[in-house]
Amino acid sequence: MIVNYTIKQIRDTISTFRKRNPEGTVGFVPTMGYLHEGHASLLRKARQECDVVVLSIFVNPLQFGPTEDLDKYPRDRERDLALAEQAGTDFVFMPSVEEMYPRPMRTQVEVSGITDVLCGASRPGHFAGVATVVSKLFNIVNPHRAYFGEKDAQQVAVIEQMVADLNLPVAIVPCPILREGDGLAMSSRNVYLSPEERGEALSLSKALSRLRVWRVNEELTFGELRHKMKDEIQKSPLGNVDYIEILTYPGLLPIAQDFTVHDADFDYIVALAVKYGATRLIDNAIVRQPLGEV
Ligand SMILES: Nc1ncnc2c1ncn2[C@@H]1O[C@H](COP(=O)(O)OP(=O)(O)OP(=O)(O)O)[C@@H](O)[C@H]1O
Ligand SMILES: CC(C)(CO)[C@@H](O)C(=O)[O-]
Ligand code: BAL
Repeated sequence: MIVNYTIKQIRDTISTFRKRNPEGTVGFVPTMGYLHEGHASLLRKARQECDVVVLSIFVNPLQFGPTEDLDKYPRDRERDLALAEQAGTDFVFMPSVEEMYPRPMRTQVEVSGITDVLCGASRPGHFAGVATVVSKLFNIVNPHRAYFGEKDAQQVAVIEQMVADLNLPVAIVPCPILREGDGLAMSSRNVYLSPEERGEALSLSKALSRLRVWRVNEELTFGELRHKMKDEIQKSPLGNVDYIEILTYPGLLPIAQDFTVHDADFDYIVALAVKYGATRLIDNAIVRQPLGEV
């Protein structure tokens, strides 16, 4: 595995690969590090589908709000490299902030509309920071395929929109959410949780798993479904709900509250963000038609 710290180095590494393998496909997994099995699942999928796998590890200041956890975001580069190698990574790009942003940025990529809701509403500027850094990373790595987790389902929708709008020559590959044995969605931020918070945080995945049962009720409306979600999550007293929303996916448009869930012939997302102390967790289920698989 080759580890590069500068844009020039990683460009040279990838261009050498391309010269030797003109038909070879480049798979790319962008991350902020502190890798877990969720990240490994993206790397393994890329390994199966591509000839070379590039991982980036960069905690991007542009996507953090002024009161968010940029400084204390967990970092463990040695462990990251070991996990990356095990998952079949070929090249790692690990730039410094100065390398990515040597001067004040006067350009940003903004996707409108779908960034006004969910995490975009709670974290103003977040998705402009994500779209901007992902554009830079795509320009540096020039991948054929890029892998993103559906735990950040709004991020997937934003990147897909950006790629389509700007005709970027990369295929976006959404990957399913990996969970701990008890259901908690894997996330680098789970390390912030106290044992009590960790226990209560299960309410997110529990509420989502009850969806299958609730949806069988032919009378249930989207408004009622949202209330059921809320009741389930509020059973955990330590949790502070940021949002519980049900929207079309990937368009992220509102659905009439009195519309019957059983009659939905469109894909939709049940998206949750709940704070436990200072730790904000997200989770979701995407219901795809016609089978309505969660
Ligand atoms: N549990 C998971 N299952 C599948 N993909 C995941 C999971 N967690 C993160 N990813 C994906 O890994 C990529 C990098 O995410 P990131 O480095 O922010 O990790 P994270 O665990 O989501 O961290 P955070 O705690 O910041 O949310 C993203 O595409 C993200 O959706
Ligand atoms: C895509 C990403 C690496 C951009 O910084 C980040 O938002 C993440 O880890 O999901
Ligand atoms: N996984 C999304 C990155 C963030 O929370 O900033």
